Amino acid sequence: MAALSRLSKPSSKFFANITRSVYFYSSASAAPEPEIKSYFQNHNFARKAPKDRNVQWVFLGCPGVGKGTYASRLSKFLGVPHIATGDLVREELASSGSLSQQLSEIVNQGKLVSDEIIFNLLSKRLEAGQAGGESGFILDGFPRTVKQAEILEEVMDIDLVVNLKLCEDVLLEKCLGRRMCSQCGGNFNVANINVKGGNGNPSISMAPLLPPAHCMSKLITRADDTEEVVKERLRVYNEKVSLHSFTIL
Ligand SMILES: Nc1ncnc2c1ncn2[C@@H]1O[C@H](COP(=O)(O)OP(=O)(O)O)[C@@H](O)[C@H]1O
Repeated sequence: MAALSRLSKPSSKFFANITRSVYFYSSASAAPEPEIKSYFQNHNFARKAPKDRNVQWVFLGCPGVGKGTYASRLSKFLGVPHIATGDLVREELASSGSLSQQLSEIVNQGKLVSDEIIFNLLSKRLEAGQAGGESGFILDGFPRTVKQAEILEEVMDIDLVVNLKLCEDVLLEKCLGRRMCSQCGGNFNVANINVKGGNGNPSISMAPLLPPAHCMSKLITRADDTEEVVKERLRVYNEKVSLHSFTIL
């Protein structure tokens, strides 16, 4: 709980410039914190003044809310890498590495991967980016646990956190409508959302995000975007998120 109260202070570095509601929840990871922190020891860009680097933003939200879509568009606009921990997990899954089997069981059950594995994958990605001259980032889907938020706060300055929200039946429909081009990696959505408003809720209309003709025959669906697994991911998210919430500004 110490972590929760520290995170809620407006003076907290991590949340200094938050302009939307942010929710965090506790982690089930058993990894020792100093060991996890050591993954980031070599990142000297982490504490550069904002004028000497590009933006360092974080996008959060339930599965299917669109954080990947918005983060990817903004990252092109701002010239920063879009780093989604879900993509890092899927890259590892697709490899023949020793982690692959372990990850596939966790992800295909709709559970969260351990903090230790996530920090390991993320630090490798940041290191590679640093070596390639990257500056700044938009992190997507990270942090998702208090421990992840605490360590991120300690090692980096985050300029903005955006938490996107959408009602649950639309989230489910959007997850089930997600498609990816197996050749170019483009993300699309075939769901046509039209929810009537009422009882104080607004109407929601979202046109499908259709792929170009040359991608049509190469579309695939993520293995964890089945109705059963999406419902479990939403359940896990809601159960853990509800532990703590606050708004600054
Ligand atoms: N920060 C994280 N912490 C723990 N697990 C993660 C994290 N990011 C991604 N994952 C794992 O990767 C899966 C896919 O993540 P993601 O692509 O962000 O999907 P979504 O937001 O649609 O659930 C998650 O269900 C989870 O198992």
